[in-house]
Amino acid sequence: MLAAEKVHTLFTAKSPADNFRIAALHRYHILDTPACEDFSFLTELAAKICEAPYAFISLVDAERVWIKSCAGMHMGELPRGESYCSLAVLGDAVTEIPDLRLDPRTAQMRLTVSEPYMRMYSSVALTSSDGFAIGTLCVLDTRPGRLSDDKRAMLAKLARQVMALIELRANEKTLEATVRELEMLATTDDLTGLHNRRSLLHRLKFETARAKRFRSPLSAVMIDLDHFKKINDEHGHAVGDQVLTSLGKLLRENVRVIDIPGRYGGEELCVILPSTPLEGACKFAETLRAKIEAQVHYAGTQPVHVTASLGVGSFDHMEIADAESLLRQADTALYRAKHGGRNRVECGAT
Ligand SMILES: Nc1nc2c(ncn2[C@@H]2O[C@H](COP(=O)(O)OP(=O)(O)OP(=O)(O)O)[C@@H](O)[C@H]2O)c(=O)[nH]1
Repeated sequence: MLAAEKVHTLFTAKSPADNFRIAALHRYHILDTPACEDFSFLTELAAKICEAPYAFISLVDAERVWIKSCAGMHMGELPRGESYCSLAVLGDAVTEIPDLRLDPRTAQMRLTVSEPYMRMYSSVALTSSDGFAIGTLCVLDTRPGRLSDDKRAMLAKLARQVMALIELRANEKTLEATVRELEMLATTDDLTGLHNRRSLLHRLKFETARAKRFRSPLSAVMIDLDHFKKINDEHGHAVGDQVLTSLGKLLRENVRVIDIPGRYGGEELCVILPSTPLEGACKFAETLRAKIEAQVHYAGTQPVHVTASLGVGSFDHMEIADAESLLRQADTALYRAKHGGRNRVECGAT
């Protein structure tokens, strides 16, 4: 017996089983995705093999039936109560309604009583890996009738291909998200949320090559906290870590999107400033120094003040050298700042 010949009441209220089914559908993240040739191909193939003028891949959501792909007509979505597929996901894997006018559940539906006056509906459920019917591959005709056993068997095979494609797309999405997450973990310093040393040096190489190619200036600011050992010794390593975390936040909030803030090592941070000449980089460094000095940290309720010494290295487009010498220049300037009394900015090679 075909599913349509059993009595299924039309969807009216949300049942717990239907909620599980909807949750399974949502796990595929396929709703409202753009049109895709692979799905269109399978839909057109279904129409051709079944010799039906219309075919749909439809996904039955909570309130609507969203059409992933259609052949023979254009349709975006239908209210759930107006869709034959709403019935199909409640029934057996295969649903066939030979004359939609004669079935009380479909006789008054929009597509039955108005253009294109559908008469025959035959579908195979798209079943998720955990056994829920998330939608259908269906064919429709304006003439009443039934599919032959051969055609119905082919429709079932195509439905399995559609489901395999849905699974594949979902797996690709998961994989992309995992790769993004891994990239983030591999390039980010845990404590400060800044680029880690490896990522910073990698980006510096890239920015140096770009500065040479486009003859644009490039600067780097080295930042070293003053007497940081004392903070660790007096207040404990956890407070020291907290200071570094707040400093990371301060840096992230005070650089432009194209700047690259990173943790060079220990309590030494670095910001690469693309397209920035020495003068601009020194102004930036001075602003940063003042903000670091103004930031208050706490060891319990006790306020802790921290200062930093900063060294600026820079190339202009006339004398672009390599990444290492830019950092060396910034490091030499930082050394001068430390020896000049700390909590200060020193700029350039001399
Ligand atoms: N809490 C914490 N401390 C760190 C971390 N990395 C480096 N340090 C500490 O930073 C301190 C750096 O000490 P020093 O190199 O003597 O420099 P300083 O005390 O800042 O003195 P000056 O740089 O000369 O002003 C050491 O005590 C390191 O243990 C970290 O991730 N967390």
